[in-house]
Amino acid sequence: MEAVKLTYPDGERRLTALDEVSLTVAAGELAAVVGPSGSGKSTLLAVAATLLRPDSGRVVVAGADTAEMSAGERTALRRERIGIVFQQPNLLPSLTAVEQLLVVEHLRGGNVRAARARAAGLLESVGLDAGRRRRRPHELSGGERQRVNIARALFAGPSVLLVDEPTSALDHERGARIVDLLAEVTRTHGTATVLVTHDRGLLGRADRVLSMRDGRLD
Ligand SMILES: Nc1ncnc2c1ncn2[C@@H]1O[C@H](COP(=O)(O)OP(=O)(O)OP(=O)(O)O)[C@@H](O)[C@H]1O
Repeated sequence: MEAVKLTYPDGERRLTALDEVSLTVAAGELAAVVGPSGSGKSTLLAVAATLLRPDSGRVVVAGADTAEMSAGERTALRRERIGIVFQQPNLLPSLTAVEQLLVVEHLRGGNVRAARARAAGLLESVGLDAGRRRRRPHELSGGERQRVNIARALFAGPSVLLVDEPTSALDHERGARIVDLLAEVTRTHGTATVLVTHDRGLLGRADRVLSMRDGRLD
């Protein structure tokens, strides 16, 4: 993104959440963004995910300028090219780990039966063996749920992976392993990954660390 400005209504005035923010992340690069609460990190991810439109500036995803797209084109872009991992996994309670991924295929109008082996392989690669893949979310640990969440975000083969505080529900050791996994999938899947985190102890795994303060990034 380039010179992105985003404001929210704030009484009579407007609050500047992103102030001329520019950020380019290469394929296969893990960029971490740190900053205090309210500095604009979640807003940055929402703009990158095309969920919020900036007041000014450009957001380019996989070479395409999102400003010129219709709402339908942006939805398709999100489904095909952008993987999003939120803080809470938001898994569907009644579905097994494999089925969480197959829902993505169903929503894309793909062949769910043919996708089953790929879903299993992806879950294996993030550390869930055959037994764990048949479990429902409440039968999995917090770390395993976050692994399923990451596999689901990768399932459509996105160019961009956006990750918001993935370790906040985990202890330090499990959190560190999740960040290791994010670094690994960034390499193997070649995603341009942006990781927002409060935990400075995890930043050693990032290729680049950026600080956000009062809507500014440096
Ligand atoms: N929907 C909204 N309407 C109005 N103001 C908002 C809205 N969302 C966020 N803000 C404000 O924009 C600023 C940036 O918020 P943002 O949530 O992006 O920060 P953050 O760094 O992600 O914080 P946290 O770490 O607490 O999630 C804050 O001042 C916040 O109060």
